[in-house]
Amino acid sequence: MELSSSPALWAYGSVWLLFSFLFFFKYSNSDMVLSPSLLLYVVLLVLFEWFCHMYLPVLLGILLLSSACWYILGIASPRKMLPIEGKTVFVTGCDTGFGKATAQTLHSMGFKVIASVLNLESPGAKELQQRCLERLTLIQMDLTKPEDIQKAQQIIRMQTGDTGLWALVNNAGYCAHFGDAELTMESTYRSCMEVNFFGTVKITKDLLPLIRYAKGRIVTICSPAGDFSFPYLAAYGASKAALARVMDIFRHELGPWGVKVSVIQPSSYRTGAHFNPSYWEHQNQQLIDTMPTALLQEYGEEYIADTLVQFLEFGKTACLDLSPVTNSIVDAVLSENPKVKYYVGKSVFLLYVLFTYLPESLTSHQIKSIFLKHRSLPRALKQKRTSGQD
Ligand SMILES: NC(=O)C1=CN([C@@H]2O[C@H](COP(=O)(O)OP(=O)(O)OC[C@H]3O[C@@H](n4cnc5c(N)ncnc54)[C@H](O)[C@@H]3O)[C@@H](O)[C@H]2O)C=CC1
Ligand SMILES: C[C@]12CC(=O)[C@H]3[C@@H](CCC4=CC(=O)CC[C@@]43C)[C@@H]1CC[C@@H]2C(=O)CO
Repeated sequence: MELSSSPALWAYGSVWLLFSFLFFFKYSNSDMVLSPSLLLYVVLLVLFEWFCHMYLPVLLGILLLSSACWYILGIASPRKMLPIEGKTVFVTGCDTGFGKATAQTLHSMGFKVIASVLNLESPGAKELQQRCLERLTLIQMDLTKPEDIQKAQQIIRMQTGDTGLWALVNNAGYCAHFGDAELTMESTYRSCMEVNFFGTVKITKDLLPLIRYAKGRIVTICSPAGDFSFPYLAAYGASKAALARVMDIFRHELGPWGVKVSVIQPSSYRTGAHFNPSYWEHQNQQLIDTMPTALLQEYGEEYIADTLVQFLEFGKTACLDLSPVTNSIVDAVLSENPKVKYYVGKSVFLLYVLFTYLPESLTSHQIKSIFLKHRSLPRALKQKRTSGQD
């Protein structure tokens, strides 16, 4: 059979060529372990290719074979992990959410874990203390207080003087307000930057000598709100954008020291922050009590209340299972070749593809509809509409 006389042969051959290249690229990058299960997958892939080639239309066969190749390379191939013993990890913000789950997971894997909490008496801190006895140290640290950061650095230095700090997981963070940028108080912009940006950069810089000594890891939880203009999250998104930028620069600059830097970009998860109606209602009331009267007149309390109601509705769709995020953090801490960016959660990678390649006119509508399906209007706009001025 002439090769040129069979497009199917060229098509299947191209898929095999690409698969082989990617397979050996991952293996040569120590991004894959040649396990018996992986070799079994490859044998099954050969049989599957034969079936597709013999019994399926070319396009369908190529699509199915490419999907099988993607599955083997992207999901089935185990990543090469480093040994755990002797490694210490410092995780910030472990009272609740990703931080608490990550501290528990790393402890159960055998790491020595130093976990910071805002409040040593919080239920999460007490639970961690009870469940992780032998290799966990809890410290109280508020990222807005330099004295707390200094105290944390001293404790960590005492505990890791001979080995250095293997990994810093910058998890602590918060969103002070959900609402229009114009209605967001200046103090909110500052508090978000203080915690999510300045505090996180400071703890990172202060621990870098220990991390460079260990040729270790920096893992920082940012947010897609820092990469895309999510409405109603201006202060939070700006702080995460700044943080992600500095982490990317750290990654370039710390490479020669052997330090690897990863950023985790999770979608929406049901954590302490996300689904806490009383917290958000208090934030909203504080906003209404302090905003200029003229502004409150133009937007109206009903508009502000409606924003929160719909946000809390959105929060009910957040993912309950935090393991995709904790698994990504563990991979960034322990994989021989950690990823630069981990996009974690349903459709978050699709979000990045869409917002990177689609025109702004399409994506701006899409991003608005993520949060609020039936957006009400500020009072002044409603009045204009009803009186026909708009
Ligand atoms: N839950 C979600 O949907 C997403 C969360 N993230 C990020 O994940 C990280 C963890 O947040 P979650 O677990 O979701 O929320 P969470 O509210 O459950 O946990 C945040 C942690 O940060 C701590 N924290 C807050 N202010 C602090 C301060 N001034 N100093 C020290 N610690 C402080 C809190 O005590 C808490 O332990 C945050 O950086 C957040 O921005 C990013 C994307 C999505
Ligand atoms: C702000 C916060 C964390 C986030 O980043 C998410 C946000 C809910 C909407 C989102 C959907 C996504 O797909 C990306 C993440 C995010 C912007 C969350 C509401 C509360 C969370 C918080 O306060 C974190 O401290």
